[in-house]
Amino acid sequence: MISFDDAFRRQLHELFVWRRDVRRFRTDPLPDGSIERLIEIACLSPSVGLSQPWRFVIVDDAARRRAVIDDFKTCNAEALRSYSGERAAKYAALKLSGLEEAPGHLAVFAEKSDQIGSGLGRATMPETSEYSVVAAICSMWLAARAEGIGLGWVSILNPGRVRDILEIPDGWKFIGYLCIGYPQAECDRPELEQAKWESRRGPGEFTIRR
Ligand SMILES: Cc1cc2c(cc1C)N(C[C@H](O)[C@H](O)[C@H](O)COP(=O)(O)O)c1[nH]c(=O)[nH]c(=O)c1N2
Repeated sequence: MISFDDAFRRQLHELFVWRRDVRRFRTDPLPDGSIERLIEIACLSPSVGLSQPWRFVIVDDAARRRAVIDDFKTCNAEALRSYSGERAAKYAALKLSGLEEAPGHLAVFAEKSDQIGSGLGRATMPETSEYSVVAAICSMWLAARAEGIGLGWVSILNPGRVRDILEIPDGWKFIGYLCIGYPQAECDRPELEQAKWESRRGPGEFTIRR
């Protein structure tokens, strides 16, 4: 039986504290097989009915990467137009993706038509497929940080456009686009908090008892 000691638990807590959404990457490449190893860990995640609905697309092709970057720029400009005044100025100053610099691009999808798991747990909540994929991304996020690798989640994208760019099969729903690489800096506070966009709140604010 495997067990974990206090030193491990302390380190694990530090991992949670120091995991960051990274948008500022160094441009040096990751060692061969890094992304594949993160995918291997993601595949250990829980999934509804053991359906393993995660689907990963490693995006190496320069033209496809450029097209994703262009889509981000379009969507981000549109998002900026939804703010005004001081908020708009603040939004414009945020860096909301590391797509240009990150050596690794990984698109993640949920297979919605999968027969694996025979529908267990999904009858009343079909969205649990997507939840399973998000759980896998979170595992990957932490595992990457444990290796000193940064991961940044980009959702300021048009899902249909991403599917077209990557020629994605029918039935795969776009979940997120991940930038992967070595971070320029480490921090124990979210970048959006540092930028005074939003502040982190304590667990008491999210919890009620019945
Ligand atoms: C589903 C989803 C989607 C996005 C994000 C996260 C998640 C969970 N985040 C990252 C988000 O801003 C970040 O997690 C919070 O600000 C908290 O910071 P840390 O992750 O703790 O560093 C994110 N960040 C960003 O710069 N551009 C983006 O498009 C997105 N999209």
